[in-house]
Amino acid sequence: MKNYVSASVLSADMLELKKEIKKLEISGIDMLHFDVMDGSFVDNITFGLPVLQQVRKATDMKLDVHLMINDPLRYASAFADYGADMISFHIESSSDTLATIRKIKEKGVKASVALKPATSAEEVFEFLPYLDMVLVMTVEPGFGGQDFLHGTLDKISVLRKKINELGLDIDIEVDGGINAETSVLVKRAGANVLVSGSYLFGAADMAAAADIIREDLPC
Ligand SMILES: O=C(CO)[C@H](O)[C@H](O)COP(=O)(O)O
Ligand SMILES: [Fe+2]
Repeated sequence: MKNYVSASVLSADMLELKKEIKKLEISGIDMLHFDVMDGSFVDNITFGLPVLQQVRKATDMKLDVHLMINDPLRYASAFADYGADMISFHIESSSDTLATIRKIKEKGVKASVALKPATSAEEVFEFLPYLDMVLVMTVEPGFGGQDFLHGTLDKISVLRKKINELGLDIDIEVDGGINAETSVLVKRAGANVLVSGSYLFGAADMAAAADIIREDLPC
């Protein structure tokens, strides 16, 4: 499977967001990861629909929206209308997971279910035939710059095995604490979409840092 890097703008300079987006483009980043937090599902508040609308106008990059909010069914269509190319929502806060997936897909947007570190892979099995991607959180959602949780690696392997058994073509995205070292571990376990915030934005050479985490594993 092809690997992709999705840059989390949570680590960007918000007052220079347009310049930061240009830097992502020039650095050959595959997707822009947009973390929406509501101060209720997680203990942090970030940005929402009006900012997404501006970002949509500023770039043709794929916009990878990660909803860390309560009641995703209520807001999923709006995030699709405001320019998301793919939307991940948390199974832990979803009242009707299949209905939320359908709302996203009927807008022509890719649908993904996100799992907190304590949520097992099995929770998402019944939804796999309807999904384009599964997002495995490799830190507790809420903040950038946290340390990778190694206990999430088994979950990635279990999910990739199940996806292969079912003969499906589903990306596994990982989010939190991804860097040169942890990217090797998650790719080995079966992930192929790697979100990175602090590592990419903290790198002296963003393009080189992205190449490192995107790189295929030696056979
Ligand atoms: O969803 C998130 C936090 O809830 C962020 O996408 C994630 O933390 C990325 O930041 P970093 O690479 O610095 O860990
Ligand atoms: Fe995220």
